[in-house]
Amino acid sequence: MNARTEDILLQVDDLQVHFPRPRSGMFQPPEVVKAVDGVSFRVRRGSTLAVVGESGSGKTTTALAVMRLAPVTAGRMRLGDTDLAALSGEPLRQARRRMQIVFQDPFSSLNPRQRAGAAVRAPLDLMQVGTPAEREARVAELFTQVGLRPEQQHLFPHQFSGGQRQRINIARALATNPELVVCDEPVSALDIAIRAQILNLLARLQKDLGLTFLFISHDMAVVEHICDDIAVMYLGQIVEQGPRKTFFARPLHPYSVALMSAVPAVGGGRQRAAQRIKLMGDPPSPINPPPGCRFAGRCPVAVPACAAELPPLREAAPGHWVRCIRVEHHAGVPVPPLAMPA
Ligand SMILES: Nc1ncnc2c1ncn2[C@@H]1O[C@H](COP(=O)(O)OP(=O)(O)OP(=O)(O)O)[C@@H](O)[C@H]1O
Repeated sequence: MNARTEDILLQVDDLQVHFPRPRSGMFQPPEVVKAVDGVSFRVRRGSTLAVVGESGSGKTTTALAVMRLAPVTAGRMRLGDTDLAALSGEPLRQARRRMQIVFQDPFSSLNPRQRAGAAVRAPLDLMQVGTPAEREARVAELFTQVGLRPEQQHLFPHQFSGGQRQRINIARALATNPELVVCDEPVSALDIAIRAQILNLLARLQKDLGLTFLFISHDMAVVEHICDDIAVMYLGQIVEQGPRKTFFARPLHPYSVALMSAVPAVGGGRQRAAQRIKLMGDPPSPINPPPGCRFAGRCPVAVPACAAELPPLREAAPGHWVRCIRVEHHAGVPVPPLAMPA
C-alpha cells in the first residue's frame, strides 16, 4: 500500500464482477451473483501477491477479470500505464502479450493432439512475434528455461508427467515475455512431492526474469513460501491484506485465523493469534449477499453490529489492513478507526 507509484505494476481499484442470473419465476426479482464485489489491491513490480480464500470466494474470477477473460461490471485496473478495463480490440491483444495465466490443471490446459513445442509456440504464432526461425529458437530456449530438454518439444502431453506438463504451461505463459503472470492454483493438482519443484521453478523464473505474480491459492502453506504480500478473500471481498511477514506472524481477521488454524503445519507452531478459531459450515451464497460483514454468520466473535454494516478496511499495522470491527476484542490489537487504504 505504501510502495511508490512507479513500483506498482498492477493496480486494481474497486473491482466488481457480477453475473446476472435468469429469474427463477415471472414475478421473482432478478438475481445477481456478486462473485467479486469491491476488490482493491496493488502488486509491486517483481513481487508476488497471493490471493487466498475458500472455494467460491472469488479468487479465480478476480484473476480472470485482470486477464480480461471475465466481464468487468465496474472498477479500474491498470497494468503499468495501461488502463486494462478500457481496452478492446487490437490494444487489448497487445496488452495480452504483457500478462499471461497459468491454470490449475496442467493436463486439461493442453490440447492432447498438439505437440508440446507447438503448444508453447502458439502464443508467438498468434501474436506474430518474430520470424518462424526466431520462434523455433525461442521455443527451445523456453524449454530449457523451465527445466525441460529442447528435444522434448516433439512429444505429446500424455508423454509427460504432471509436473512436466505444468512446466510446459509455464513455458507457454512465458513465451511472449510477459511482465505479469497470473498463477491460478498452479500446484494444487500436483503430487505433494512435485509441488515444491514447481514452486522453486516459479521463484527462480521470477528472480531471473523480474516477473510479477498474482498467485491464486486456497493453500496457506503454499503461499507462505511464495508470496511477498497476501490478500484474503471471503465471499467476493478482501477481508485482510498485508505483507507476508506481518500477516503470518499474526493474522487478524477471524476468517484468516480460521484458515490458518486449518493448516497446523504452517509456521511450526508460532503464536499467531490470541484465539484459535475453527471454521464451521459453508460460506453463504454470493447471490444478493447480506449488507454487513459477510463472515458474520460463521464468526464465533460476531456481535449484532457486525451484521448491520459492512466494516471498512482499517490499518492495524503499517500496510496491514483488516475488515473487522472485532479485531480489538479477539486479537487484542488496537486499530485506529475508519482509516482507509491509500
Ligand atoms: N460465469 C459465471 N456465472 C455465474 N456465476 C459464476 C461464474 N463464475 C463464477 N461464478 C460464481 O462466482 C463465485 C466465485 O467463483 P470463483 O470461481 O471466482 O471462486 P474461487 O474462490 O476461485 O473458487 P474455486 O477455487 O472453487 O474456483 C462462485 O459462487 C461461483 O459459482
